[in-house]
Amino acid sequence: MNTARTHRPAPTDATRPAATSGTEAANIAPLRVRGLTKTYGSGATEVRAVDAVDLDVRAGEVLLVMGPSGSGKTTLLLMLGALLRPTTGSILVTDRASVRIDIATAAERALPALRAHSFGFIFQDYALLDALTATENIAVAANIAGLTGAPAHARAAELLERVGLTHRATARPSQMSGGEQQRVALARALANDPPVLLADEPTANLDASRGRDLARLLRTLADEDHRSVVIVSHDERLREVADRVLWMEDGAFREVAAMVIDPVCGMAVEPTGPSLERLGRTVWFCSDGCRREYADDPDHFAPPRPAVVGPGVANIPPGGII
Ligand SMILES: Nc1ncnc2c1ncn2[C@@H]1O[C@H](COP(=O)(O)OP(=O)(O)OP(=O)(O)O)[C@@H](O)[C@H]1O
Repeated sequence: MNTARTHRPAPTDATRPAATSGTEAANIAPLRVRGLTKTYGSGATEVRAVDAVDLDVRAGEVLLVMGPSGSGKTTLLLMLGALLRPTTGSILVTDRASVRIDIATAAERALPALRAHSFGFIFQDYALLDALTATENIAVAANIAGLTGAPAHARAAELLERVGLTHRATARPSQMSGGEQQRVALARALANDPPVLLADEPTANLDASRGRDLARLLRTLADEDHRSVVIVSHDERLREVADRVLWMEDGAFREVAAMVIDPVCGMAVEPTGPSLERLGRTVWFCSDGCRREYADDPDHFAPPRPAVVGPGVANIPPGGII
């Protein structure tokens, strides 16, 4: 059971306001989260999935949230997108007109419009409608955002071109590869021109090169449109495109300065679990499975390293962030 924990990380740069640049509007964090908590169940079955999280998401940044299974990542993402009510805390959303609203306390009837205008969602299973073509899938999302008829189809065509799929406009999802489907899903998520894109394991079903393509596309959308992209994932490839990587564990962001990388699966782990000695050093693993895999063929893996920032990751403040 996941319950309230004693560990309380020091405030990190996760909550530091966006750097000053450009117009005042550009300085307003599109998402500002304070004291966000979600508790499922009650009494003996209570699970505190997200525990007093503070977070500012900056305009134009790609923020990657990683962490072990069950650490609260999806719960956090669902709350950020107004798909799940928090137990306590606030989620201030600033739209493109600089109007700010707390979705944690907004009236239920206000939430559909908020979702339709402020967020684009991408899921690992694409969630496309197979009865519809690629164009129609995107046009439907445009309809929900208030665009109908020819303008909705024009928007769909423009977005398909953006994700490099003009030639698949009339294909149905079942006629497309996983990578193509995910790009259609991304185009659909952009139909309402949202300031914030929320992605839950967007590359989980994609092979290495398609996963990398999608990651680069997400980076481009942040750079060119000044859109914020929040990704929850286990996928190490996404680090390459992230401005910040936050580590979530037991519902809270953790300090990871003392953590090390499991050389088999690439996860950041505390140096307290399974380990073995190699060449005079202790190598740590997330599980006995990874330890066994390493022990069978240690030369196959990179040498052990601390959980520091990887190449290509910029603007990483010290502490709490890997
Ligand atoms: N609807 C629910 N009812 C009760 N408990 C839930 C519910 N959804 C999630 N939980 C619990 O909340 C905790 C966080 O779950 P969550 O799915 O947010 O984690 P996660 O980090 O996204 O996991 P994964 O990486 O496996 O997707 C887990 O202990 C999970 O069992």
